[in-house]
Amino acid sequence: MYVIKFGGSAITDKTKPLTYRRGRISAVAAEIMGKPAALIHGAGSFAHPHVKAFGLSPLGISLTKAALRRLTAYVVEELAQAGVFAVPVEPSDVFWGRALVRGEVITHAIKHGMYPLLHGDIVPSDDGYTVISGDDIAVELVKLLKPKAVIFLMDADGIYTAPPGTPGARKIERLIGDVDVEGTAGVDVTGGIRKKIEAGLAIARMGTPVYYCSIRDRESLRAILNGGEPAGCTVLEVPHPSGLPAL
Ligand SMILES: Nc1ncnc2c1ncn2[C@@H]1O[C@H](COP(=O)(O)OP(=O)(O)OP(=O)(O)O)[C@@H](O)[C@H]1O
Ligand SMILES: C=C(C)CCOP(=O)(O)O
Repeated sequence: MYVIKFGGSAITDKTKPLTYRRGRISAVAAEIMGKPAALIHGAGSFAHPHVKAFGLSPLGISLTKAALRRLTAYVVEELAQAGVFAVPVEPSDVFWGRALVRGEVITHAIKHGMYPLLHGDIVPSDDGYTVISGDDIAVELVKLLKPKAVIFLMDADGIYTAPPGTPGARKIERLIGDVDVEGTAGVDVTGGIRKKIEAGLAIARMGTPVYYCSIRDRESLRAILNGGEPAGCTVLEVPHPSGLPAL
């Protein structure tokens, strides 16, 4: 079992609202076909700009969720055309705040040979409604499914010391514990790369390997899904209390 997130930076252009990058998912779907996995897609330019503009007002919630449904439909259709049959699970139906409260909807889909597909969303909570990132959803899926690994597919091919492309930015091949970096691919209301590192740390502390890869790096995805080590990704390790790496 694997948990794979198609990041919003990978499947949308986060600098332009409502811009789906068709073809990104179909280029890697063959690697996923036949492997048990729970899938997540990021919200990208189908929700971050909406939340930024309208907040969690009734209008904002309605418009954001409508746009997310459109993105989910694109993802499900693209996966199906490539032979990966996903069943959308709307997080607002199975989460209360950060907590997954109806995990059986997800395990049911897996038992029936389908790929549950969740996404960053606006979900009910004690305070009314709250935004939950697909990165946080990955943490909850690890608790539920105890996967072999979690793979964050992004536009960038790993975690960099500064936004990729900026002078002096260097790719971190192995991330041991935390690192002080910030950044995003465009409009983002859930914390960008910082949130992704924090979610990864929470996952790695549960003993599950975490990989940050480019969605264009099919070979690395294949290596991970076949139990090997990817050549092109950032691997996150959490230091063991003994001082030695845990992985
Ligand atoms: N230090 C950094 N290391 C790696 N990527 C960075 C860094 N700073 C900025 N980025 C950008 O952030 C993107 C990933 O973060 P982002 O928050 O957009 O994640 P995502 O999961 O792809 O999107 P979403 O949150 O919409 O699902 C990368 O693809 C890259 O363009
Ligand atoms: C902006 C909303 C509603 C969800 C964000 O989810 P993410 O793109 O996975 O961080």
